[in-house]
Amino acid sequence: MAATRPHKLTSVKALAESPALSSIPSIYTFPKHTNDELFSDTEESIPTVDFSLLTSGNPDERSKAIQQLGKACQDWGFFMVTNHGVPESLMKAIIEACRGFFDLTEEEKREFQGKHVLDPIRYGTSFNAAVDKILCWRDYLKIFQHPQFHSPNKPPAFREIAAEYSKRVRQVAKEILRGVSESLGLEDNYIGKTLNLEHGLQVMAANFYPPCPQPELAMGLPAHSDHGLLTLLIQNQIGGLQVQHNGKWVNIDPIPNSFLANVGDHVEILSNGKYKSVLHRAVVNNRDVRISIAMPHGPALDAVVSPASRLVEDERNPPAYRAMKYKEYLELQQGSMLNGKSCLESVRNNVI
Ligand SMILES: O=C(O)CCC(=O)C(=O)O
Ligand SMILES: [Fe+2]
Repeated sequence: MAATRPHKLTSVKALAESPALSSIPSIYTFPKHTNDELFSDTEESIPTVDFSLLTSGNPDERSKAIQQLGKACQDWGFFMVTNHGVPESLMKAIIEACRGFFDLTEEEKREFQGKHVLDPIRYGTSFNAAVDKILCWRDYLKIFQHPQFHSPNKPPAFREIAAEYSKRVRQVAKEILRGVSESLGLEDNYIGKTLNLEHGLQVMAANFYPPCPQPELAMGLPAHSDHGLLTLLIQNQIGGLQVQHNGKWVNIDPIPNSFLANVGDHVEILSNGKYKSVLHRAVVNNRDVRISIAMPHGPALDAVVSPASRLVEDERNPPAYRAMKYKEYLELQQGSMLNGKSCLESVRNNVI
C-alpha cells in the first residue's frame, strides 16, 4: 500500500511513546542504509584541536595549533575541540533545557511551530516535513540566537541558559574561525571582516531522536553538510552521529566535555574548495533518547559569500563557486529536502 502522509503531522516523540508501536509507519522507512553501505574498518579517530593552544599567548604554540586546525579541516572537516573553557555544567544544563522543551505537551510545542525557514523560532519534525518524501525520526527546535537573541518562553529556565550558552559558544566559534582564516594564509580577521561576523547568524538547532522500534529502517537525519561556516555540536553521550571520511562512514563517539566541530558549506566556498564541508548523518537506536544540539555559525544574512580573492589569484585556481547571499543560500538549503551536498553543488561553477 502506498504511504500516505498523516493529515496533521505529529511529533516523532509522541509517535514513539504510543504504547502499541512495534514497527514504524512506512513513511519513516528509508531505503536500506546501514548494512549495505561502506563502513570504515580502520580505527581511525577524528582529529582533536586543543582550544587552549589556539588562544595561547605563546606564538609557537599558537602557530602549531593553527597548523593542526588547518590539517583537521583539510583531512576530515570534522574535529573535536577540547579545553574550550565552556563549563561542563552549562553544556549539561542546555541539554536538559532542550529536553524540557521537547517534554512540553504537543499543544504547547505547537505554539512554536515555524512556517518559514527564516522564522527565528521553529519547532518541527523530520527536516522539512512539508516537502520530505520520507520523514526523519527526529523532532527539532531551531532558534536564531544572533544577531538577535530569541528564545521560547518555556520551559521557564530555557531563556537564561540558552543566552549564556550561545554567548559562550559564539566566542569559541569566532576564535576557531580566526584560526581557520589564518590557516588559509589570510589575515586572522578575514572571515570576520568580509562576512560581517559581528552580525553573523548563530542558530541553535536542538535535535530530539526518540528510541525507534526499527532503527535499521529509519534515519534521524540523512546525509547532509551544514550551511554555515562552522558548526559546534554537543550531545547527551548517546552515539548516533556518523561522518563520511574517505568515502566511508565512521561512527563518532565524542569525548565528554568536548565540542564536535565541522566545516560548513560557506568555509568550502570561501576557501575555494580547499576545506570541504563534510557529509554526516544521524542514525537512531531502539533504547535511548538521543539529544544533540548543533550550533551553526554563519555569515551575516545579507553578506555575499564568494571564494577569497587571495585564494583564486592565479588561473590554475579559478573560483569554483558563484557568489551568493548567505540568506538566499539558507532559504534554498533549509527550504528543500535534505540531500547530501546538492545545495552546494548548485552554486558550483562548472570549471573544466
Ligand atoms: O544529531 C547529530 O549528531 C547531527 C545533527 C546535525 O547534523 C545537524 O543538526 O545539522
Ligand atoms: Fe548537520
